[in-house]
Amino acid sequence: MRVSFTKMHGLGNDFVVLDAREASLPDMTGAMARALADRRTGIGCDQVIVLEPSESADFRMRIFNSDGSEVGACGNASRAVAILHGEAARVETAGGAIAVEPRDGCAAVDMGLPRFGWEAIPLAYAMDTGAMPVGWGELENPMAVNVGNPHVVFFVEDANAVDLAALGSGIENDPLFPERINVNVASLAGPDHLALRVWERGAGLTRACGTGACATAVAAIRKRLVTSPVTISLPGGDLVIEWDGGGSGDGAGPIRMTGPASEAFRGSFEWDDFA
Ligand SMILES: N[C@@H](CCC[C@H](N)C(=O)O)C(=O)O
Repeated sequence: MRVSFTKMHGLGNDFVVLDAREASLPDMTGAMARALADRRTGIGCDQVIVLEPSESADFRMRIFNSDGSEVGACGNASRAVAILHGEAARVETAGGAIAVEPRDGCAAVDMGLPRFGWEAIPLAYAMDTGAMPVGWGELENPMAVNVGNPHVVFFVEDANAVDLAALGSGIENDPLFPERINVNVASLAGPDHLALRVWERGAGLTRACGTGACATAVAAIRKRLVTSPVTISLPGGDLVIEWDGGGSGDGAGPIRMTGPASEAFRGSFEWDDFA
């Protein structure tokens, strides 16, 4: 069976998008996603995205990391899919419903409410997710936020000076995180401006992570380092995150992310070559 795909990216975080909303496809498996994401095969990406019909929203977006794990949220892919869809839509994801709206090469996404409880991250045992008494090498006392997927955020003097390639995998796979974790390292770059690098669960270092930007902005607002809106500068470019932290810092509303995404090329492949 020959299957068409669209290669897209958001700030250099790249996706193979398969559209099964009208013509159905065989079910995507972790092994198939891993094969499609493998850059040695000539396609390759950080995440494989499958669009399917939904009973509760305009369509459903399934997200597979390059290691084949299926996960709940992907901020950059949400903007890419908004641009591919071409109009405002409600999208069902495993991490909850989101609302996407394309705007001239950019897209705005309502990512839903952040969660801060240790069970919601999830962590293996109870602790204050606003000041976690744990550390790995030079990285200590992170905050944890679930924005449809789990994140820890470390605030450091200089995010670019941290050897995230060496530390990322150990933190991602630490038993403290029963579903593994996305690892964010951020530093203050100016008033309401943060620099961010991300080690993604199931994908490693990427040029940008939209949910990482959301989690980091929310953590920084909770910590009263910045106020909304916050510009997050990633290696691949900038995102703007808005969130009303409310008086308690526990959040009065959904996270809104705005930033660019674009189509790179279209192609097709033989399903059985990757299955
Ligand atoms: N690149 C994404 C996040 C993809 C999923 C993440 N690696 C996870 O395992 O939760 C983004 O832009 O948010």
